[in-house]
Amino acid sequence: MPDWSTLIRDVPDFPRPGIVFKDITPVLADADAFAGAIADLAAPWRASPPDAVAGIESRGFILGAALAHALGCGFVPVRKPGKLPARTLAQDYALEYGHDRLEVHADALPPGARVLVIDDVLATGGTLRAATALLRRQGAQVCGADVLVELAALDGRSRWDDPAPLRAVRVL
Ligand SMILES: O=P(O)(O)OC[C@H]1O[C@H](OP(=O)(O)OP(=O)(O)O)[C@H](O)[C@@H]1O
Ligand SMILES: Nc1ncnc2[nH]cnc12
Repeated sequence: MPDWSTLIRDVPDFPRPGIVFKDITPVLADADAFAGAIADLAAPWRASPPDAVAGIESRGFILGAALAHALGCGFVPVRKPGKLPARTLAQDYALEYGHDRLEVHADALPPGARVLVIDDVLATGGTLRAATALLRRQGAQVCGADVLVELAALDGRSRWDDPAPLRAVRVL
């Protein structure tokens, strides 16, 4: 099977002029590529799976839910504002093209639960750092922060000051 990451495509000027957007939808649309990407995300966690995978809206939902299923653990959605129905905790953050806020249910996980945070892309790192901080405030123990793709040019790794280990399956 060809490397799934060759299917990631560049979309210039999205969502703003000057941004080259890394689009993973062709990976998701190809059964073998999608399975390969999930297998690569799952491999280091098979021996000692987390209690839950937390996926960041929106592409982190797709990868995170598939990963949770592969690892036999639960899934927790980390959502954009105003989407979760019960009581939430919130964390503001900056990203490559603006500002946003993430929310999680206050009772999403029991205290000390081991949670693995998942997203598709690490760019500046603001989104992933906000998610790990939020889950820690919620009471979980963040055992890792994994992404499918790290955009080296945006240098999110050099700003990674979170105690959780950061892992990227591919660096582009
Ligand atoms: O490392 P950062 O600079 O924080 O950027 C990475 C984030 O940006 C993208 O999401 P986006 O905010 O575009 O939201 P979406 O998934 O809802 O489209 C991507 O899916 C990551 O979540
Ligand atoms: N260039 C990019 N491509 C995909 N997702 C992103 N999130 C932030 N910057 C991004």
